[in-house]
Amino acid sequence: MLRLVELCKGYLDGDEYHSVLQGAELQLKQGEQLALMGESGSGKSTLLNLIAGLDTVGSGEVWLGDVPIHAISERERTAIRRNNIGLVFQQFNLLPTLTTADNIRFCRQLKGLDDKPELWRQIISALDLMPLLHRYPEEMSGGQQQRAAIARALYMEPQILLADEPTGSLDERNAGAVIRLLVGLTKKLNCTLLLVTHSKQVAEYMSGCIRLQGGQLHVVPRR
Ligand SMILES: Nc1ncnc2c1ncn2[C@@H]1O[C@H](COP(=O)(O)OP(=O)(O)OP(=O)(O)O)[C@@H](O)[C@H]1O
Repeated sequence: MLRLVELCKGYLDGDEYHSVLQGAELQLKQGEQLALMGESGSGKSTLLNLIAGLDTVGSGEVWLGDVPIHAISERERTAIRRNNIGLVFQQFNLLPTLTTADNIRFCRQLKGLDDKPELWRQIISALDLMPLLHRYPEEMSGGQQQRAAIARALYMEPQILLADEPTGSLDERNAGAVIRLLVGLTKKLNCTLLLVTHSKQVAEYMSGCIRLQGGQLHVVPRR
């Protein structure tokens, strides 16, 4: 469902071109769960941004199902993102004027889907968000906002969920619980999961692991 072909991307730093992705290749099946690891600055966020269509490729191809993300207009990319891609990024991007409950409903409503009480209850209870539903983002800690952002992404039932260190603001106990929920619910929803993490422990929960190194993706073999 996700296919990257010879993906390249770089940035101009003054007069100098700095290459980040240099022919990254990947194939992910629907429902597969992959951890993406790599040193700081190796290009993990850059890669997620290209898959989400938030940035344009230097060269190469990004296919989401039969949609060529690399070749469509910004407007089409926005529509694809709204309907098919769940995002949990390092900036949680919760809307400051909405309560947690409304923030979590927001992406599902934007997609035009009705509420799904059973899924709602499952997500809210697993992420322990019940006591926070009436609060605004500024009234919540980083970890609480992160849990709300995860709930919002799951509740829209995306085809693929892209998560950039989704447990970065959580303590170990919460992080374990959140990862188990992410893995469990994405499996249940047959949603593909690509999750950036620096933690080997977190990566173990996924069905596979790849490392971004030297601008290319390498499969990390299981022990
Ligand atoms: N908009 C930009 N303009 C110029 N350089 C950029 C831009 N975005 C990213 N870079 C550079 O590209 C490289 C890869 O950055 P990226 O954020 O993708 O790395 P990362 O692997 O996600 O790092 P981290 O683990 O620290 O979050 C870095 O050297 C970064 O400085």
